[in-house]
Amino acid sequence: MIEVRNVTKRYGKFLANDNLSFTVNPGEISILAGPNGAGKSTIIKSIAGLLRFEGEILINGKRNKSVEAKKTLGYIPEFPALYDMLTIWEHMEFIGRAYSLSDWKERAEGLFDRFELADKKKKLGNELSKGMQQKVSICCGLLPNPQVLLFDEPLVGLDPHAIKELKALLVEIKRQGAAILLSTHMLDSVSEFWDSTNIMMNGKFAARRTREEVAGSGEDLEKLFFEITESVKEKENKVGV
Ligand SMILES: Nc1ncnc2c1ncn2[C@@H]1O[C@H](COP(=O)(O)OP(=O)(O)OP(=O)(O)O)[C@@H](O)[C@H]1O
Repeated sequence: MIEVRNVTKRYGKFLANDNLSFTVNPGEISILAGPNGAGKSTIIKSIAGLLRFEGEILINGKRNKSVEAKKTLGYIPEFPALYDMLTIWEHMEFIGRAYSLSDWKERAEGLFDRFELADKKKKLGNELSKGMQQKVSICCGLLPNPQVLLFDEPLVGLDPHAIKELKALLVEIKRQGAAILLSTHMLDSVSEFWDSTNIMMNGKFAARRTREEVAGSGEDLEKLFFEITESVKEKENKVGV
């Protein structure tokens, strides 16, 4: 479970996240949508424990920067950052040992098969294409089977097979009870499995919908995105922001 309470993040004087509060429950896939620069990566990085912020973030009831929280948290960043001197199989071994996983080899083999990386085990990260690096980054995040998962734009750059596998994996992980927060611009790609969506604008939430609300009103996520973002922009133009 992710609990974000009154989180504000400034870069210098610039307000990137403005008093955000929200929860992602076990078994929920929550989407963060919003235009470029809205503040999606910033809140994800804050939850991952990579930024200083005002407010409080709890992971399964523990402060997000505590070791207990970090043990249950998986973070797949927007841009893959692999270790230059490790092969991609050594990345799996490193994480397996760091998390003291007894079954890391079987899990890593399974993930590599699903993401078509099995014949690349001996390659170094910088010998791989951007999409392949993204797949390794996803495998790194998923290997410890975390109860809380943060995905920053995970679908960008993946080929159709990898997108299909990742979507299937997300649903499997959700069914196992994980809380998943995923930022994306590809709203049609998440339409089958999202549970809640927050639309961000200028560091704030401009709208929040659950799947039930959207189904009941006949709204569609993409249409809603344009309605919300265009109306906020219109208001800003009127007041000359
Ligand atoms: N390290 C930083 N220093 C200063 N400003 C930053 C920094 N990182 C992000 N920002 C600013 O904070 C705002 C929010 O950025 P963020 O990366 O969170 O947006 P985003 O919604 O993830 O955008 P995108 O959809 O383009 O990935 C932007 O205006 C960005 O320029």
